[in-house]
Amino acid sequence: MIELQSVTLTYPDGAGRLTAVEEVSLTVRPGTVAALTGPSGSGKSSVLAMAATLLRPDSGRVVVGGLDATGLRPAAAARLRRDRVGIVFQQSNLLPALTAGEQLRVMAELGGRGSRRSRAVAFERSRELLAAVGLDGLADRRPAQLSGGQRQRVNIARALMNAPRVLLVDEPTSALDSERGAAIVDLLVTLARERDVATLLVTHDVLTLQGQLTPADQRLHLVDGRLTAPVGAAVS
Ligand SMILES: Nc1ncnc2c1ncn2[C@@H]1O[C@H](COP(=O)(O)OP(=O)(O)OP(=O)(O)O)[C@@H](O)[C@H]1O
Repeated sequence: MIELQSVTLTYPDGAGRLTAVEEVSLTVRPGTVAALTGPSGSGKSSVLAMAATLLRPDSGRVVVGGLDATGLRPAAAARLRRDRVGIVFQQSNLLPALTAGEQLRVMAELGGRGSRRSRAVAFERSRELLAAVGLDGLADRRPAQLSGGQRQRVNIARALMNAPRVLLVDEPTSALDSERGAAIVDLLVTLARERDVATLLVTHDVLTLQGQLTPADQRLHLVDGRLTAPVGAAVS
């Protein structure tokens, strides 16, 4: 579960401060998706960065999997991200030299040198995850040998490698056409449910969400840093 409790975030702006996010509260429960929409500059990425503990709010609290992350020192926040949070960025930031399978296995080794046994477990898990995102048989491809949609699927599988409680996704469909974008949103909703992950999904594309969220999921809308009721908020 991820909770933002009345978080406010400001950035330096000339002599003053610009309020990018103002008293936003949200809760995403395990196995559900909260889709966060809003116009450009409304504060979506800032909300995600606070949820990821990459930015600290000026006020309010960020609780990740029951742990208050608000005041953590950088090293502790990095550990929390490694163990509990999966992040999918807007641009696919895969390493060009690594195969799809290796991109995932690198994540398992971030915590230190793995034993032969743990490497075997990571290998199995990478294969299972690549299959779960629809890339069965493509584990040995490098990013240049994959389509944009396939690269985004590798990103999602990689973010799930350490079995996070929380998945944070920034504009996963921006580089894709609407059909491929809708397939990625479908995949995220399915993975959230099957793996019991609390998923916060930022998108400016309301259309790709239609018909894909379930009654357990939420639609949230930001305007000028504040949450407002989205048009047609009820998911049915
Ligand atoms: N590092 C920064 N320094 C100063 N102002 C910033 C910084 N990052 C974002 N802002 C401002 O904070 C506000 C919210 O930005 P944010 O990137 O969170 O919006 P967004 O909804 O994600 O936008 P987009 O859809 O265009 O990515 C904007 O007014 C933006 O100009």
